[in-house]
Amino acid sequence: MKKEYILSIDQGTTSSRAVLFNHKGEIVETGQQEFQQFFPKPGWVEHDANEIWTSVLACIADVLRKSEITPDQIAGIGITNQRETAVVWDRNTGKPIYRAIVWQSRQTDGICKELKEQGHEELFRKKTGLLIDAYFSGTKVKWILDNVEGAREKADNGDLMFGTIDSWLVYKLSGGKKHVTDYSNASRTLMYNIYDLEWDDELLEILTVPKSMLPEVRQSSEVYAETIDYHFFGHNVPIAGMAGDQQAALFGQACFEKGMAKNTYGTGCFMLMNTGEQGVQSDHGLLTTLAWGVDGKVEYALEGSIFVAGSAIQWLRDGLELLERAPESEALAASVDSTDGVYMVPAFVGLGTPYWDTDARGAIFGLTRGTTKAHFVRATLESLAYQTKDVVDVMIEDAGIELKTLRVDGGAVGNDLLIQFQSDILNVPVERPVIQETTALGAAYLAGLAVGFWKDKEEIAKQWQVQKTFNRNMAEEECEILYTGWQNAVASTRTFKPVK
Ligand SMILES: Nc1ncnc2c1ncn2[C@@H]1O[C@H](COP(=O)(O)OP(=O)(O)O)[C@@H](O)[C@H]1O
Ligand SMILES: O=P(O)(O)OC[C@H](O)CO
Repeated sequence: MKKEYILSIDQGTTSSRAVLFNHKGEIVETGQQEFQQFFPKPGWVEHDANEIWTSVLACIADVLRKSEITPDQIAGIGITNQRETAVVWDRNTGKPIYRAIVWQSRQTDGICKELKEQGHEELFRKKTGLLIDAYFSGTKVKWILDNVEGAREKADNGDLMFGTIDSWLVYKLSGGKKHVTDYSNASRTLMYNIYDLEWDDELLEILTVPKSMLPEVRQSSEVYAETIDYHFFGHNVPIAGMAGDQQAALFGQACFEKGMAKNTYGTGCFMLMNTGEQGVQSDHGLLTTLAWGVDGKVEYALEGSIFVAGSAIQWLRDGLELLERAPESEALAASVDSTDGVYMVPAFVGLGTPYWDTDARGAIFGLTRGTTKAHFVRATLESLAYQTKDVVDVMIEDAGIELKTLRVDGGAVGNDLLIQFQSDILNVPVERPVIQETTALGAAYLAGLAVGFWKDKEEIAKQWQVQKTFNRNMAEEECEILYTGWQNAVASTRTFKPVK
């Protein structure tokens, strides 16, 4: 049977997706399934790794059924995933010993404070390009080993395995045969030296994580394993691409040149700029991260991480019940000309780049008797754009590169009001591509390159097409006034200290 398709698995924070692409990089079919979010304590976020796995299988089955293709028409599978989320499972049974601790979860704040007090911050930064923060996997693994009964002993005996979601899925898809990850995911663990390209013994010792738990680190584009046939209706399909979702989106947006950047508006917002073969160190809380390893060469990116973006809209929907569906936010926000001075700072799990303030919590400012639901919703949408401006300003300074355009993607990017406001506030043309599933597309490209489905990056770059460009449509002075208000709101948010 002719191998006409690449299947991409995009395992996100709120849902899993499977997306089938053809040779033109067009979407042929998609399947999607949400799964349960656990919030066991304030600030904690967990997932059931088994439910993640079954949701992925359900999405694949859905895509195969709807597209009416057979698995032997799939040339390769690419996997992309919510990053940092940590799964620890038993080597003998293959079963997780605790729920997956999600990247957003703050349950290791205490461990991070201790590590900082012990003066380790600079060491971690120099070796991993990251900060000591509960966001990254390392302290999550330590927490599981310290808090799950019997875990430490099992780990010391070599009976436990750790993986980010990519590792977990390859392990499951390969029938427990492979324990691997790629450079981009390894670079988010706080345990991987991004310059020496190896797990770092010194950091592992500080985190008390045994090396035997860790996966083998491979390139982002190569054949790692084949699926076992009973998951794929009698076929073994090569798993040939793997990258963390934000790096995959950078690849899917064809940001292959130094200085090219994308911003993804999903649960959080993640802006990445390609810095080529050099890792750029930031003075303003940007992360230095591995973009990918392809053809034996690794490339780096600078990243600004915003923890709460689309999830603030979800909160309007589920927490406050102001909306029935997230896209309704656009019409509601457009029903007023402005927020009338209302600012919403969605610091629900602290603030990421550039503040890295773990204690900050969400706040709303400027309420008057005239404030309506529409102002509230608009202020929440605008907070995504303001947070992005906070990141862009420091990125331009640290990278020393002028941002010519910003390519955007992610679930919230269909919201024209948001993207127009983004361009207004940044004064940079914002480009929305035809294929907005760039995360899935990036993983498909990585897999397709490994199996010869696509020839090279040049062929891929030619497939990228803009659907709409947004240019500034607001007076400069007004933008400055609005942004100053935002900065004041963030400063006030950070001075509020709850009684513990
Ligand atoms: N039209 C919209 N306007 C604003 N936010 C939206 C819109 N559509 C979806 N969202 C938000 O986008 C997020 C989903 O994006 P997605 O990229 O699927 O997230 P993830 O990959 O993190 O699971 C949700 O948090 C949702 O609230
Ligand atoms: O699930 P997403 O798309 O919000 O991405 C989560 C990020 O990978 C966290 O670093």
